[in-house]
Amino acid sequence: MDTEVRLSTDQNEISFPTVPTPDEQARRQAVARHEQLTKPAGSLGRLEELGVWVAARQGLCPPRPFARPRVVVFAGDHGVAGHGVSAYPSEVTGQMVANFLAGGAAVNVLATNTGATVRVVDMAVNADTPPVVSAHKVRRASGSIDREDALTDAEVRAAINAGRTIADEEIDSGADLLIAGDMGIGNTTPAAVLISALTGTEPVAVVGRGTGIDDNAWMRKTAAIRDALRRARKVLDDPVALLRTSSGADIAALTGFLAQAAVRRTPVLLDGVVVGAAALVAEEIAPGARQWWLAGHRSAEPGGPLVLEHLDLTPVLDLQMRLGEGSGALTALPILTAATRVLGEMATFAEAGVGGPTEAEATGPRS
Ligand SMILES: O=C(O)c1ccc[n+]([C@@H]2O[C@H](COP(=O)([O-])O)[C@@H](O)[C@H]2O)c1
Ligand SMILES: Cc1cc2nc[nH]c2cc1C
Repeated sequence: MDTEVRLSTDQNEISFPTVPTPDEQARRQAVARHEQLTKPAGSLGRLEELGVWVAARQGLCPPRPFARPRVVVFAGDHGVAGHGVSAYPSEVTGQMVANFLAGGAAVNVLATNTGATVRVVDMAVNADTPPVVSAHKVRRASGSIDREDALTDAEVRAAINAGRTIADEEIDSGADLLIAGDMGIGNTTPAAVLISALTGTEPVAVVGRGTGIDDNAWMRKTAAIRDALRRARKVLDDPVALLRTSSGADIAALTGFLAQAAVRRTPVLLDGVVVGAAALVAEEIAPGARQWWLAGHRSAEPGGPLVLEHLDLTPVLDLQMRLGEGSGALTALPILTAATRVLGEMATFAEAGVGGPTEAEATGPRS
């Protein structure tokens, strides 16, 4: 039975069906299987937990290595970037989209490294992009959130629904692990606003250096976040309105993508602070969606840890990365694959003829 969570009172409601829970039986079987594998109980540490996590999401024990991990990079420009909050000009967003398509960016290299493939989606790049990426574009650059809404009502709905459609397309094409990435000069400003608003954290504790801003830009960014927060706080109890006023088409699409992946029982590796901000809103729109997400890493941007704490997620890696594009998630993917293969392919004590634990060890540490 699907109980829909309805949002907004407007006519064209955005609503997601109830998020299913991961498979408890597969989780238990995976925990039990780990006890049978030829290693001291618990000796593979977090790797064991990760294997169990995959088994419960696949509903399968032993779990199978991901056959079609798919990265989707949501790109968009932000009006606020015109107010000195980034170390780079907005033109770089469109230029990086071309770089993604040419295969020269970090996301391309890291995806090749792990057997993942990359899709790029232009939601609001302030430049013309090829049809292969622009089919879902809702506008050129989202509004400057310190002084105006990021999007109109129709645009925010179109963006959320685009993210949702893209998740459906990828899952229907066989993706068994989704990786969310972002590209957009200025996008750590709306990310900070969403994180500040939804975690109740003061702007100064959320604002970070983004692409590497200096102290003057940091002060401008903090002021912009503070101004935007005044507008955001008025719609705090309406996630769609929050996205409309305080995000951008790229972040709104990410939100729909993350929520729909959970609805479709498809695991997601989260990336850094921008994907994390969208995840906060997605959890509001589709409660329980976070059960389908694994945090690939802890972003060096201060908002990163705030997101993880709020969603109760433990990152796989902490490499002080702050690139975006899905790079942190992709760096974590080989570890998730290793965890999956260990659980699936190691011999049991019985199969290998290796003696199991003594009675005392079997019952001691955990009882
Ligand atoms: O994902 C992260 O944790 C992250 C942290 C800092 C910067 N970024 C990337 O840098 C861009 C935004 O930085 P900024 O300074 O222009 O707001 C955007 O393209 C993001 O993907 C990403
Ligand atoms: C070059 C460049 C690449 C990026 N990738 C994600 N954000 C980025 C920001 C810049 C500036």
